[in-house]
Amino acid sequence: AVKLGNVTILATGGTIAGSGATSTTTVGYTAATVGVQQLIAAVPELAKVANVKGEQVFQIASESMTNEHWLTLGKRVNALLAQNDVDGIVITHGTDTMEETAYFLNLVVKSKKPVVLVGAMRPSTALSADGPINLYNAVLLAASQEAVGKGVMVAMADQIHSARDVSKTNTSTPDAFKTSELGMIGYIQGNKPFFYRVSTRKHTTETEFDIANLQSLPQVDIVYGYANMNTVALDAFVANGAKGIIHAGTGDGSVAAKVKPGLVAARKKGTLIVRASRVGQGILARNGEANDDELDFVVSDTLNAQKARILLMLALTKTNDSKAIQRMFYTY
Ligand SMILES: NC(=O)C[C@H](N)C(=O)O
Repeated sequence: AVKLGNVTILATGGTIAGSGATSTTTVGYTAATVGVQQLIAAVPELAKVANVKGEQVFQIASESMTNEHWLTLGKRVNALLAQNDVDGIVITHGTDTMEETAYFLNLVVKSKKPVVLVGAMRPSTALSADGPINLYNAVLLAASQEAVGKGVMVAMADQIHSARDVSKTNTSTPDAFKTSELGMIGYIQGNKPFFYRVSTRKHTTETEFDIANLQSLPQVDIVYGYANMNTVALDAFVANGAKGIIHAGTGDGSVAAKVKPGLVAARKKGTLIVRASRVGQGILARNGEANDDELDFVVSDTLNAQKARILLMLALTKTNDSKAIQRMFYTY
């Protein structure tokens, strides 16, 4: 008989644990109502691919995820993976901020063992609920040798995505998760993972970040760019004590003439400024739409604004030096 791996499922809530009034309720349902033991019981097939244990870490919709939740989750993941009797971890999670939690863990997990985030676009009570098959795939992936050393992954709709590059790209369809241009890293088919590529960026055991002694993360906020942009949000975030601002600019991170003086003033006062883009694909060119060398701004490379926020928070736990932080944006 094949020896099965030991996988711990850390449940945090989301639609995968959601329930609706009827079997055709796919919007207007309640997230985070079903407990982890019930999620496991709904998929008896899990026992064929791993020895599964469940732990309820939170029970929330993922739009309410906070930095504090991330620190708690990251510490729990590291503690479990340090145990010899844990081979991999699956985190059930709401899909709205799944890409953020995945990228945070990709930067702070201190193990090569697989960590897989999974969710559902349809509540557990729906016709063709996607939660059970997604959970099954995530558990078999977390128990597999092939997944070791691949960094934190997202398993949705029979696809494997790397945490750094995946995004939720649809409000409601089951195929919402995509790694649009850089490409997903594999498939799960016929009870097996198949990998085709990996990211060249450093992750997990290769990063310089350590959350073991952190109780909080620095305040970093996102300012969204648009025509006729108002300066009020930026000014309010800075007045509120933001240590960093992600400017999710138009196009290649361009900054409206009206907004630029506020960013420059904030930087002079010590706030780190990262130029990112609202576009969703492509490299944010350094010294392109702004003279970053002269203004002492950082660029996000290919990270979207919500992921740039996570890297900047962790970077600020190590340094305030913009050059060192720019290096991190080209490394992770
Ligand atoms: N599909 C979902 O999981 C959406 C839900 N609002 C959540 O992120 O928790």
